[in-house]
Amino acid sequence: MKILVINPGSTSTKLAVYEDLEQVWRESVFHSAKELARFHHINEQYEYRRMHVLDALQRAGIPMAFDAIIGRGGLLRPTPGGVYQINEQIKYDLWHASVEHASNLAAPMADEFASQIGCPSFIADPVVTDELRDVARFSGIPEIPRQSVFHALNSRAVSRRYAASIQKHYEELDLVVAHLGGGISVSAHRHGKVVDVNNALDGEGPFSPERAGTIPARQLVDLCFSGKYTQKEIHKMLNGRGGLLAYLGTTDVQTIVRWVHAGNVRHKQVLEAMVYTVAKQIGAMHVALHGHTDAIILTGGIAHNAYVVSLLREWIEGLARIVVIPGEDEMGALAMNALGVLKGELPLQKYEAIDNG
Ligand SMILES: Nc1ncnc2c1ncn2[C@@H]1O[C@H](COP(=O)(O)OP(=O)(O)O)[C@@H](O)[C@H]1O
Ligand SMILES: CCCC(=O)OP(=O)(O)O
Repeated sequence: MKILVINPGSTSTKLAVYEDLEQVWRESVFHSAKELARFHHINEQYEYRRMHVLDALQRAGIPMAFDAIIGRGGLLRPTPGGVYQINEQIKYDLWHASVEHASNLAAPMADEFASQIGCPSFIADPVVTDELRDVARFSGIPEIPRQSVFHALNSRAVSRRYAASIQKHYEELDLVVAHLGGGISVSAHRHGKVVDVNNALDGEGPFSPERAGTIPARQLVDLCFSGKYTQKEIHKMLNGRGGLLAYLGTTDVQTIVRWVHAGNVRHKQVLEAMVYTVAKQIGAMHVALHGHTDAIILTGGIAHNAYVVSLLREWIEGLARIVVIPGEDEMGALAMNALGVLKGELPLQKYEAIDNG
């Protein structure tokens, strides 16, 4: 079976072709901040990214002929994990999503290509995968229920990989997964369900290379009403221009670590502060598993960095076994999900909103 995988991220569009589970082609098209600056809304990037996908396939000499096309699921309404056939409701909800993220473009694009060639199109484990315990939904303000928005695909993929490495099923284990990328999410996996997680796009939990974490709420409200900033500017402070970028002017942890090793005190202070917020969130998720965690998995691009991992270990050593699975395997996880459905080994979920109010 031949499968095309489309994964638009904030700074890149990742593409891959699989023959069954073997990756036969992969390309990551980088989009610089300068290039993207001309777009005022994520939907305006649709045509631009679509052309990049077609161009990359053409340059590689890959014909548009697939058994299925699967994209990363974006900011739909809250929904359980699994594989979904893309339908009109999914496309409508992504196109009208109140939160902008490049992953919102994957399903409309996958479906457009699929309908041209007459194959099915899917998404799997969208970022809004919602399996929160009811007790985790309360924020303290009834109008503001907590929401599950995180790196569902990779967090689950590395969990399954770890489980397989110890000859267990994912559903048998209790795991804390810290995905450390441009955004950071720390999720609590209780026997295969993500029962709690910080909302990685919405100013909750650790701060990250480009996002603010939990903010002192009163000060944020005062800032909103100060007249100094527009609503869009405040949103950007939380997501896009927050975190390391706001403090140090870069999202690149590798560069920051080089500055630290060169003796820069400010870079060291801010990096340690970010790590501290991640460690606290890991502690919180350990409690969400009743203090019984089989393993803490560190994943995402930043987990490549031995120095950052060592800083984190200093806080969390002793809580549970620490397993480092750097990078991400979102493309492989998407291909595996599409293949599972094509072979009838995985069920197709029905897209319905969960009423979590
Ligand atoms: N090999 C590496 N070593 C250290 N840090 C890395 C490495 N690769 C990526 N990073 C850092 O990881 C962050 C991006 O993580 P990544 O998971 O690639 O991001 P995204 O969330 O955009 O997919 C950046 O701060 C980058 O500097
Ligand atoms: C939490 C939604 C997914 C997300 O943040 O992805 P990136 O870190 O890749 O932007």
